[in-house]
Amino acid sequence: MAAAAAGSGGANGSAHQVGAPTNPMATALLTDQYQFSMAYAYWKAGKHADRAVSTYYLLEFNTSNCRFDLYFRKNPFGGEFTVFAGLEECIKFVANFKFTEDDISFLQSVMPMCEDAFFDYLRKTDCSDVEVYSIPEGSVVFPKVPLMRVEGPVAVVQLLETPFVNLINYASLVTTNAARHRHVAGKSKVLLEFGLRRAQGPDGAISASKYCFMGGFDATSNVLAGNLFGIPLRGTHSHAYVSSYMSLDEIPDKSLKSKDGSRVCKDFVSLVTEWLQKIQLADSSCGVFGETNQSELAAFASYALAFPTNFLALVDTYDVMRSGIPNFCAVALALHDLGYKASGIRLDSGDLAYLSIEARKVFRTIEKEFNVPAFGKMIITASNDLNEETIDALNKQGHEVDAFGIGTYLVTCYSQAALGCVFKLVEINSRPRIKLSEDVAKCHDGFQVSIPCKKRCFRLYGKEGYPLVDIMMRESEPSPKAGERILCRHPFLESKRAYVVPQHVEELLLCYWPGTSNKPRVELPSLEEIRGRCMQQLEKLRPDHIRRLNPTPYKVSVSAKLYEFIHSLWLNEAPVGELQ
Ligand SMILES: Nc1ncnc2c1ncn2[C@@H]1O[C@H](COP(=O)(O)OP(=O)(O)OP(=O)(O)O)[C@@H](O)[C@H]1O
Ligand SMILES: O=P(O)(O)OC[C@H]1O[C@H](OP(=O)(O)OP(=O)(O)O)[C@H](O)[C@@H]1O
Ligand SMILES: O=C(O)c1cccnc1
Ligand SMILES: [Mg+2]
Repeated sequence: MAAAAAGSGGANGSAHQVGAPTNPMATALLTDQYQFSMAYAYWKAGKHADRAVSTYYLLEFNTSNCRFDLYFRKNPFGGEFTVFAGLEECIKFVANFKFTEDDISFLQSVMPMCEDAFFDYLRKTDCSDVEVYSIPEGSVVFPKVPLMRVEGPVAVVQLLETPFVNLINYASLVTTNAARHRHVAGKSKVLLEFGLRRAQGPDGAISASKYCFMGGFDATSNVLAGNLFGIPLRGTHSHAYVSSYMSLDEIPDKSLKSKDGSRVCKDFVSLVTEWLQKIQLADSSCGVFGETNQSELAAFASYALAFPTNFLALVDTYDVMRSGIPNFCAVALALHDLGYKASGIRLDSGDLAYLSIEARKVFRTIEKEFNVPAFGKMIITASNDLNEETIDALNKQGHEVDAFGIGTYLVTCYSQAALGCVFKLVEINSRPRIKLSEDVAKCHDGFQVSIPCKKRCFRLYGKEGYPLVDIMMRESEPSPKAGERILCRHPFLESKRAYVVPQHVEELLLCYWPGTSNKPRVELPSLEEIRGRCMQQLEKLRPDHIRRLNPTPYKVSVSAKLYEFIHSLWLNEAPVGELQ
């Protein structure tokens, strides 16, 4: 498989080996058929970029060198920010882009009308003369600003459209979803991604685990993701485990060594039942705790024997307050007698605000009543169809949850199915290209219009350290400078413009794959570093851009020169209507 071989990036890239894409299905055939149709048509017309032939072709090569921008038009989830993700996988894809003989045979079978020489051309094709410029992965990004610019022979870059958009779309969508969950949960809460069983297939699940970590989750339950990316693994147990027990007699070995190893408790189960009685008779319980479910108690005691240093119990299988909580406390107190400290509970149904508050009250009461330091700080994990809205509702009601385990809504991006990234030709043979909508009248706010030509993009920061505006400029223009006033114009609405004196200027598009150019290449950072960037960028963003209700749109602008240029090209390309 092509993905198995580490690739190199032409002259400058060869010094830097890049590994294979995470998913071995990310190969040169993972594209839409029309990309091959276009590649053939370019090739037939001599526009495909074969450098090694006659002067005619060299001349033609210039005409076939193109630039595409990858961008999106609207922030997802009704928000005003997006987190960019998927770059590393794109670079790995480019590094390993090559057709195998099997690929060629298949293409020949489905494109029998194509000349053999085209397939010889494909055999020699790789991405060594492609250049990829990108915003760093984990950056906060906004509509219309290119996330990536891909340059190179038009036939090859065209083949990259579908896989690039595929690798960026879901990655950015789910990273943004994770970042939104982090924002609503707050910094102090632990966020666990539990989505593997509900995700769209293995790739959806692995991608979700990787990108939710990037977007601010602390850990995943997905073991393969832990192995592939080094993401911390966390987990509890299920209702099946609890209901698999029927009585305390089922525990064969009841002995447990104390934490310091100095003594052995021969019958841990009896110690647990003694504690349960003490809890039931305690003054503070006022007779609240009656009979608990003994099979649940057996499951908890057995789990504690297996994990005495890390005891955690799912307490909602039978009845949280009447059974799960007293049973958990009895096991936790027995462990405490032996020098261990229980971890906490998981709630997976019912009113999570109410139950977490009630559970916390019991833990605090036990701390006082039995003089067990920190028992009140037991970790309460909540799960069950959680999403941004439910976490927000819990916050408003008040709750005592320390950790949220989130699956379905997070990984399926339930409230928005796709980000809608696009890959548009902005220049060919140094000639800028623009794409208008079918109905040009609908273009008034520029929603459907692509911003033509090779651009440089900058983020301008204000006095308070917040980013104020992103600006796109023509390549020939001087870069904006800190302390120098610059006019920022809305790309399409004439009246919207502002002068900005930036305190700091950040160039957005950096070279990640230099092709045959001599440009220095930015190394791919680690997942931890990307996660750190994402957290830091979100912290730097003005809070009103991130808030859930009616967030303020971030300004995306163009220079005065680019504004004039877009509009002259627009007038050039848009047909003049005729009134009859
Ligand atoms: N205090 C709360 N405020 C708002 N939403 C809550 C609160 N507590 C729980 N929820 C949410 O309400 C929903 C409860 O759903 P539902 O009633 O179907 O579940 P359940 O009966 O408690 O559990 P099960 O999954 O076993 O059916 C879940 O989406 C949960 O996240
Ligand atoms: O609710 P999610 O956000 O998708 O989080 C993952 C869910 O998966 C598990 O149980 P599962 O739903 O498989 O079964 P259960 O709810 O019936 O226990 C877990 O108990 C959570 O409820
Ligand atoms: O470890 C857990 O508690 C877990 C893992 C996956 C799904 N639901 C829960
Ligand atoms: Mg469930």
